[in-house]
Amino acid sequence: MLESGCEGAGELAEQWARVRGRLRTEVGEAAFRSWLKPLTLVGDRDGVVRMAVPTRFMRDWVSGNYADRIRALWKSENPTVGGVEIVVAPPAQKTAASQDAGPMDSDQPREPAPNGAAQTAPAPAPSERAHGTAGSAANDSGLYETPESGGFDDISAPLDPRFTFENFVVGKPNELAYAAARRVGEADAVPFNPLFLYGGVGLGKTHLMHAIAWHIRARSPRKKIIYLSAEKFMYQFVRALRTKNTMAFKEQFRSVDVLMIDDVQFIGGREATQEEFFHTFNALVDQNRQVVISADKSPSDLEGVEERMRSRLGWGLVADIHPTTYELRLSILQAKAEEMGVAIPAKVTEFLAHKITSNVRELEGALNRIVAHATLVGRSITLETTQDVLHDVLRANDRRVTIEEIQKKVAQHYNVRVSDMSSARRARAVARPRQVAMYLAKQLTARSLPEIGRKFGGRDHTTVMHAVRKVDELRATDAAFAEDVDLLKRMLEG
Ligand SMILES: Nc1ncnc2c1ncn2[C@@H]1O[C@H](COP(=O)(O)OP(=O)(O)OP(=O)(O)O)[C@@H](O)[C@H]1O
Repeated sequence: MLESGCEGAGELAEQWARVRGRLRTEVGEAAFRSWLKPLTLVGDRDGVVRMAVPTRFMRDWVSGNYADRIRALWKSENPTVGGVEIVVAPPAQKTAASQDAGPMDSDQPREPAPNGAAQTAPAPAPSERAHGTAGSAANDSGLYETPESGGFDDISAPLDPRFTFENFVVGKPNELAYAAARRVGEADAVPFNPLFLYGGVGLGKTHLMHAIAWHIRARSPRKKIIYLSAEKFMYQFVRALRTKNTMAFKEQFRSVDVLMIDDVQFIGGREATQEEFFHTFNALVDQNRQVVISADKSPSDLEGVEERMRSRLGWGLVADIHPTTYELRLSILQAKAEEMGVAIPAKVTEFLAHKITSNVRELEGALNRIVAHATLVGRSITLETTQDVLHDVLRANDRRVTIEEIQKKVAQHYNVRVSDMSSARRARAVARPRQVAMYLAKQLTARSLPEIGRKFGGRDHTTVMHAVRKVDELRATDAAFAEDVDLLKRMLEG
């Protein structure tokens, strides 16, 4: 219930909704969201309208910068209003008063702090403030930040519910990054700061960051976590500069328990943002708050990033995610197929794991496509339909291995000279490895038969065709030979 003197509560709330609307138009969306959106109506008494904000810092700012305007707007709505008072209400109380939508978004007036003692409540310290119950309530809905945080909800990106530790398939290429991420998610004290995850596109950096956040959220729902891309960080900063709200910006970032910045390579070359990022980073690390960073390169290789920043980024634990191996790709496919509840023949998963070597995102995309296709046309998944549906992706992935690499690997394996791949020698000891290399060139690259022939000492395309047939025949009749060739193939595919 609103503490209401001269006005009915409903009427006051309606007036407040109009005041808010006009404030929003006057100050602009950015400033409104940062400063005025968190304001909630408590009530009025003796001609003074009382509104609450969640922190003392915010109260000072709003009182110093907007009080006159707020008073004037109130007066124009209701001439009996003689003044306004901005008070601090701790987040829990404010939640009761406002939940996530401000009165403007609602037809109903909201409950004030239960004991009506909002104005006497001390302003909590930044980290305490971060721990309000409103935070947990908001985060239960899957959104990442809290309505009481004065713009946090605007800053942190939502988390993908699929990106958990349980859904992350661990293999040699990512085991260090996974172990480090788990440690950060599970540890009570900050284990290393920052955790710097790096690796190529689509290899699971974002997945691991979200998994850390989910895990911390589950263990300590009151912790304030911000996850966002470096680009969004820059955008927020530039916006804060433009609207002269850098204080709010700093306050928001420096009061978190865990800060996660994805794709930090994009921060390179932008000095003012880098500077701000550096200060934010230092402030958090100094306060022993966990920082997690991801990038496509190691700290020392980040281009356009100042030396002091690069060195600081490498102070904690630097964990890289390597390109996937065949085994990891196969496990990921099997796990995803199971998750989707579809039966996929082993032949198909093996084929995909062999062929789609670029990254996990593409692998997932390929799987989704074949499953969608099979569902649509109502037929089961076979190797043929897979090849058909994915011909474009498969071709793009084929270009990874060069014929030269194949020749080198095969020569090494059979202990012959690389030059024998192009020589005219016909002895079985060199002719067979040459045929295997031709076969693999056909399998692993997008080169045509004549092109392959040319690379093998200018041989005719029929010779290559013969080699491919011969190797196929031998594979079918000689298990040891087949195993040999498969091993080579796997090694070449990385
Ligand atoms: N080991 C893994 N197990 C399960 N899924 C994975 C694994 N690695 C990556 N993925 C999946 O692959 C997709 C791409 O991963 P993610 O977005 O985390 O990549 P990234 O490294 O952040 O890429 P970018 O550099 O483009 O941001 C996601 O759907 C993710 O769930």
